[in-house]
Amino acid sequence: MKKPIIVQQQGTSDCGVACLLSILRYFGGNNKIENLRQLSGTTLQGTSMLGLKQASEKLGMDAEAYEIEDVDLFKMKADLPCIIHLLMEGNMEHYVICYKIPTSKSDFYLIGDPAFGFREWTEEKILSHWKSRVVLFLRPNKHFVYSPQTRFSKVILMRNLIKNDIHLLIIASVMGIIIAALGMSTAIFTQNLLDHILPEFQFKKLYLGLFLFVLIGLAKSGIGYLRGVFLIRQAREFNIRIMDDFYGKLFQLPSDFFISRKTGEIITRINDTRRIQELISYLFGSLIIDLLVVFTSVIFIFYYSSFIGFISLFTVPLFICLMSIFHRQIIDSQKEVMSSSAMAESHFVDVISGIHSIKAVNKENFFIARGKQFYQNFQNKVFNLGFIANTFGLWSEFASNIIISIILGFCSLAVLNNQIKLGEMMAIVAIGANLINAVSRLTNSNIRLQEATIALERMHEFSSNDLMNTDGGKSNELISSEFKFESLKINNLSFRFSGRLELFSHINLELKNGELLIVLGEIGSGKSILLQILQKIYNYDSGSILIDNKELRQIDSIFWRNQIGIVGQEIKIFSSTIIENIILDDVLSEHENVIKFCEYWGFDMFFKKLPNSYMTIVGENGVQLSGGQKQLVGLVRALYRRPKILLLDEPTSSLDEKTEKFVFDVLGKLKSEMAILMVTHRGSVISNADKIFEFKSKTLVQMK
Ligand SMILES: Nc1ncnc2c1ncn2[C@@H]1O[C@H](COP(=O)(O)OP(=O)(O)OP(=O)(O)O)[C@@H](O)[C@H]1O
Repeated sequence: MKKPIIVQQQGTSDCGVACLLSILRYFGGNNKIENLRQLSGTTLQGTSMLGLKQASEKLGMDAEAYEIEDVDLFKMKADLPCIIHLLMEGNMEHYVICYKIPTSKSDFYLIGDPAFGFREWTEEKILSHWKSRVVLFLRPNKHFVYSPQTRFSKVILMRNLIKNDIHLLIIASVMGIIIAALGMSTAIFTQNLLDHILPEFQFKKLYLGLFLFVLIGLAKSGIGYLRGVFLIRQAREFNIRIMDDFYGKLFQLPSDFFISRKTGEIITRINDTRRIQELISYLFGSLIIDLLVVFTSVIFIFYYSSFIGFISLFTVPLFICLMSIFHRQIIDSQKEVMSSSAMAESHFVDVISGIHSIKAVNKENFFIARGKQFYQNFQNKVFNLGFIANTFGLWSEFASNIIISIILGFCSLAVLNNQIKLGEMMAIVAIGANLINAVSRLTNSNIRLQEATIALERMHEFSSNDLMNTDGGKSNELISSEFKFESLKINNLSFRFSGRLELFSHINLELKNGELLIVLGEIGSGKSILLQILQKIYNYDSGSILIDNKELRQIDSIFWRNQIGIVGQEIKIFSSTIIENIILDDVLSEHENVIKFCEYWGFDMFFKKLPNSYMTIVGENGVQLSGGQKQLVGLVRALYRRPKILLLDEPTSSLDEKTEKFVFDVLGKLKSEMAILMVTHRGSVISNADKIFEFKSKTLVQMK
């Protein structure tokens, strides 16, 4: 058997794709979590087995999904590794990889769990969770792409992240080393004081020693202060730089990244930058100092007594042993805290943004209770972690006390036997205590490293350029100034969300410049998705969309989005003025143009009524605007850009009849310079259309 691999999941909905990536790597391939999410149609709720199967097939693997009836037969015939679908506590769906099947009664299943790493499970344990008995067998076929893993890519990423700060970090580290070396001075001075200066009444040496001691103390404090300044400066510069980079990249991610992620998870990623910075400060700060303290302490203790030196060396394996006992529990518990905190955060964001709907039906109590559940769950996990950490702390304390007592005991015997002096004993005990503390901190650093590795892993995904702008578009054959839109043709277009059944198939339509085309259809028939495909939010499976005979896939996304105007079902209003909400910018020189535009087309009468006219600040999500006013802002936002193609999704659903008529009058006048594609339920508006299509049985039928 090759070496089993398990990739850690990055969020609660990633377990399926993390399993898939692990298997890809196991067979010698590679990919990225974000790509796999797209290929498998992973949503906020996770991935379906069908989605995993379809993604595996696209990646050059033969994928067979079964529902196992006879577990003994599965044990005999299973083609490993395979992905199995579990139901965990609280009916949470989860995917794991089965790498090994037990060969005897006392043997275990080897399970690769993307949430917790490798586990050995008994048959009873696995069957208690494997309720669906669904399994996915995967084997690479001739289309499988073998690609070596770039093992050092994270190191390279880390190097790139810190390369601008390296001088600050080196200075801080050197200062740390000096501080650690000077730290030994207290023990050495005490030893000399007790063994030589005081018994021999050497007043001169006493004054000189005290003077040097004060001087060293001052130097230590001064260097410590400067080192602190260097480290906080590095932290500020690093955080600003990494945040700039990260925030910029976040905006370049494809839209479906945001559709398939919980807000809490995205915010957690923003917080990851802080974790990485803390790791860097730790690596160049405490870690180097602790290593040096261990090294110099051992040398000093050996200098005084090699026997006690050997005893103190025993600290290292003892703490490693202790840590290895608690390590897994602490890491697991930490992950549970992180995931429950993300869940609670997502819940609060969700509930607060929907507070009006909750109040409207007096359901506050239900949501308060649910919020409490999430928060209690989070706090329970924090408690568990605290409990484990506390128990670990207790054992560490015991271990430290035992070692220091042993050192003290042997030192006392050595003093009684005249092998060492009293001052030397004091020095050994003081240095020994420092050594124990440093070893304890070093063994703990593993946990910190683990946490930062996950953060680095996530950032690594972000920093890969091939994710960026995967909304599509390669060459930009259409040049903006020359682009005179003539027609949009949809030929035999089919679409399905990965892991779902086909939403529509073989649809055809043609929209020409100067036309208003209306698409009707039942709820959920795919009208909005069709508009989103035209915006290049989703890629289509088969068929073609031709813009003046050029395939939409081949048209650069940024160029394309400059040509289209969109009014979605929900209009996002930002907490700013009406004008800024129209231009989505703060260019002052544009203000006059917007006002002129609104006056010319008659929108002026709606915005003039607001308390501060166009400069009215509309509050978060436009709370100070009515639904109809928000729709008008959305419409002006789209029209002001003078698009060549206007895509409207129920644009008049919140408007009264009079305003709706006004809007259609404006569209009627603007139509000569653009093409309009509108999806709607409202039969009242179809008289304005040049062409009408309707979704029927997953296809489009032309009605006019
Ligand atoms: N990101 C997604 N992942 C999976 N399925 C989705 C996703 N977004 C939408 N769907 C599904 O696609 C189908 C079509 O959705 P769409 O929004 O296009 O419907 P619609 O025709 O515009 O309906 P309505 O008239 O209610 O607006 C729905 O069944 C919906 O559940």
